[in-house]
Amino acid sequence: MQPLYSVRNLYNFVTSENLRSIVNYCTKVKMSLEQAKQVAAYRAVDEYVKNNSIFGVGSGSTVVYAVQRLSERVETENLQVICIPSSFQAKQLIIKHNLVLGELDTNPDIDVTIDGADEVDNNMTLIKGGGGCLLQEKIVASCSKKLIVIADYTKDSKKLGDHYKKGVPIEVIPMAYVPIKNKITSMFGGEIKLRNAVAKAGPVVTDNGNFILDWMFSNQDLDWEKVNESIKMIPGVVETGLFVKMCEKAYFGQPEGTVVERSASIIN
Ligand SMILES: O=C(CO)[C@H](O)[C@H](O)COP(=O)(O)O
Repeated sequence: MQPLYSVRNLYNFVTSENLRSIVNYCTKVKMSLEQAKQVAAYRAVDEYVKNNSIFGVGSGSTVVYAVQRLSERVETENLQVICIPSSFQAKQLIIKHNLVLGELDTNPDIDVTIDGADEVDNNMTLIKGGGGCLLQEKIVASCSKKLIVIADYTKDSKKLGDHYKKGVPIEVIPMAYVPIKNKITSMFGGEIKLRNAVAKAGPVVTDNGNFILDWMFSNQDLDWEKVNESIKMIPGVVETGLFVKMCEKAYFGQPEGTVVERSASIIN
């Protein structure tokens, strides 16, 4: 008997007609995600970036739209803004758009940072670090009067783990990754994977020369502030991707082009 999902059956199913609809569907979803990222980013930059200010530039694909919008505004409104990068990627974006590149040595007090997130829960706790830049992102955010998140609708969750299934990224010193892994799972359960590189054999090495562990937690009702503190106490842990009580506002772009806002003041 032929198995139901044999290659031949699959081949018969994927006619050129329904292949076209599958491709069209995927393109539409991708476009609506990109549009959602863009509207959120544009709204945040328009509302928060002011003339003569210091601006923290987050990392990831949504931030690309924020930098794009800032460069349009710098050109049309002649804004004077110094940009502080939160990663190698952010630095390259600032340079590419001919914006003024600053650093924390000379500008340690940032007016506002706009950054992406992998997930935002009801209490405005964030998971960040899907792109591996969590350490510098947290440093830049911690030097900012305001941290504003820009994201598409898929990042908006009631509880951490509702949508984002890759877990909490944790940046660690390479020699300590195994003991850290064991300590976290024995304290809080779940499963931990060393993040592997895609176009290189072996692990991802961060902008700071460290490794990343992705912790797939099994309990969604943990006290994230305490979890963050406990994990940070483990020798060899450099930083976690849990951003607790740091974010003032989140903008979630919607598939039809509108933006949903959530503020920390409403929740806390
Ligand atoms: O924390 C990050 C990188 O370390 C990013 O901000 C986060 O992964 C969201 O990225 P994107 O905007 O591409 O969805």
